[in-house]
Formats: sequence, structure tokens, C-alpha cells
Amino acid sequence: MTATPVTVTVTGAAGQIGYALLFRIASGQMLGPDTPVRLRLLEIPAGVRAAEGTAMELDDCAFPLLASIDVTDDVTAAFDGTNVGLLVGARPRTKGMERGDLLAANGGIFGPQGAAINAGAADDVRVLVVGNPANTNALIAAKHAPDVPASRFTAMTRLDHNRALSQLATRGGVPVGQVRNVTIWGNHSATQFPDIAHADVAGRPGAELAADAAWYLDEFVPTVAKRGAAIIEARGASSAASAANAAIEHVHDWVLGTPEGEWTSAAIMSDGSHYGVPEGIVSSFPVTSSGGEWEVVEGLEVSDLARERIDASVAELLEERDAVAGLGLV
Ligand SMILES: NC(=O)c1ccc[n+]([C@@H]2O[C@H](COP(=O)([O-])OP(=O)(O)OC[C@H]3O[C@@H](n4cnc5c(N)ncnc54)[C@H](O)[C@@H]3O)[C@@H](O)[C@H]2O)c1
Ligand SMILES: O=C(O)C[C@H](O)C(=O)O
Repeated sequence: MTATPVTVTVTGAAGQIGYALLFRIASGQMLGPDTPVRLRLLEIPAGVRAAEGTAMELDDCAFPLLASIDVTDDVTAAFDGTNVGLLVGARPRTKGMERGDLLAANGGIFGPQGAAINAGAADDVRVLVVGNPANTNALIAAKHAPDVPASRFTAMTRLDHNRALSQLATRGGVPVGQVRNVTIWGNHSATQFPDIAHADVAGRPGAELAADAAWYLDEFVPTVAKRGAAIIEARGASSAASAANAAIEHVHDWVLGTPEGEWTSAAIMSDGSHYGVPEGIVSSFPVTSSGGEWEVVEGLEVSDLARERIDASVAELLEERDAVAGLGLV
């Protein structure tokens, strides 16, 4: 193995997503079987010991691609030379916490992390924000990194995308591997719009299934959009392995490209030129990737129904942006 190692920083490394994510990165599932990785695990001081334990286990796997592991609570050290940043650690909403408090607490995390990325990350740095509220946390990080192209900051809607593929496969009675081209629009929240109008369900147009409006709007859309809450209700903890899987797939496709004829969903910085989504929010679109750049899939017809749903989710993102702007975070 002669390739130069890629430096991957994972924040919230001692958390449940971190535990499901790190072993897959180190085994090559994220960046491919020929790319060695240097792992940097960032935690708050109270999480450092547990992250060190995870690092011991990573050592014990003897992964040939794992070049080194560093554990730190120093945000500057964590992002020094980083090529890929997975921002997972976030402040969860706790009882009695107002929305403004949640945004402010996360601003205190993602602002400094964005600044550290700006100061020290590699020129090709690519960032995926997983920690909620993911879209607005990505916006905060991007705004604190003025020297890094805004297109390098993304938020995760791949889990919602995968949830939509799975629900659609069940409805169509086909293997999930034969379903493609669903789209998640908007925010990673209950306002997101999982759109199947252009999907291919083992050769059957998704629009045919969407024509059953009672199923589509009253079952499919809420099942996908509220799946995170359903997992919390069932498991007593939020999704972890599926979230880690989606993060792996997001970065894999970003760096190595999406398959021919297929798109995925990712929340990217809107430049105002696609599907009527205003500039300056991190919103989910149908995207392909080649050469390490996301590109929005153009020319999809947007029905009146889709327009209304996209606008509603975008309105929520604009509200979140205004709230963090009011707090001086962007
Ligand atoms: N976008 C998505 O699809 C999606 C899906 C699932 C979960 N999430 C979100 O991902 C986040 C992490 O989930 P989890 O289950 O791993 O949570 P968790 O509570 O198990 O772990 C979070 C970890 O982050 C650490 N942390 C907190 N602040 C930090 C900071 N400033 N720097 C470094 N580390 C810090 C904590 O110590 C903790 O170990 C949550 O915000 C969750 O809501 C997003
Ligand atoms: O952590 C959450 O609130 C839910 C999570 O974002 C998910 O979609 O599973």
C-alpha cells in the first residue's frame, strides 16, 4: 500500500454513531480499499476516556488501512490537515430547552469547529454534518470558514433517502436494490419532502405508486419524515448504525462518485439557482457526484404538490437561519 493516508476527523467519537462509524471507516468502507486513513477523534473532555477505549479496539482490529489514531479534546488539533470532517457530536435537546437555546448551544460547537476547519484543514477538506439540527449546524460551520468553498459543507439527508428507498421497495414488493432515484427535499426534519415522482421501482415509475394519494401522503411521507422519532420511541435511543451507514455512503459517493444513471440526496449550500430554493441555506436536493463535487440533478418536473411541500421545508430552514442570525451565529 503506497497511497498517502487521508486524514478523517470524527467529532462525537465516543457517542453511539461514532462507535458504529469508526470501524467502517478504518476498514475502508468509506474511502475504498486502497486508501489508508489517519483517524482523529474529537470529544469533549468527559468523552475522551471512552474515545480512547474505542481507539484501543480499533487497534485491536489490526485494520491494514488504519495508519494512525489520535484522540483529542482540542478542536484546533482535531482539524489540523483534515481532508474529511464528520461532525457528529452535537448538543441534544433536553427537557425544557427552548429552540433558541438549542440553536445557541450548537452554535457554540459548530462555530468554533468551522473556524478550526478554516484555519487548519487541508485545501480539499469535505465536511459532512450529522449532528442535529444538521442543516443549520452545517450553515453555522460554513459561515465560520470563509476561506473554504461553501460547497464543501454538507448535511446528511442520506438516511432519509435510504429510508424512502426501503419503504418504497416494500410498497412495490421489490428488492430495495431495484429502487432508485427518490429525492429528499429540504430539511432533515419532519418537514422534509420525500419525493417519489421520478423514482424507478424495478422498472415501474414511482409516479404510478404516488398516484395513490392516500398511501403516498398519509403513510409514506410521514413514515419517512418521522422515522427518526419512531426509532427513538422503539429503541429508546436515536438511530445509530443506520445513521453511520448513511454517513459512510454520503462521503463514499461524494469522493468516489455516484453510480451511472442514479442520484442520491444530500443537503448542500443552495446558490439560489435550483428549484426555487433561495441562496444561503443548506437544503437537500437530488444530487450526483463526480470528480468530488456534488451537482444538483436538473430538469425534474416539480408538481404543485411537491412545490408546496418543498416551500414548507425551505421556510423552516429560513426560519432556522434567521434564528441563528439573530443570535449572531451566522
Ligand atoms: N442527520 C441525521 O440523519 C441524523 C441521524 C441520527 C442522529 N443524528 C444526530 O447525530 C448526533 C449524534 O448522535 P449520537 O446518537 O451519536 O449521540 P450521542 O449522544 O451518543 O453522542 C454524541 C457525542 O458527541 C459528543 N460531543 C458533544 N459535544 C461535542 C463537541 N463539542 N465536540 C466533540 N464531541 C462532542 C458527546 O460527548 C457524545 O459522546 C445527534 O445530534 C443526533 O440527533 C443525525
Ligand atoms: O436524533 C434524532 O432526533 C433523529 C435522527 O435525526 C434520525 O433521523 O434518526
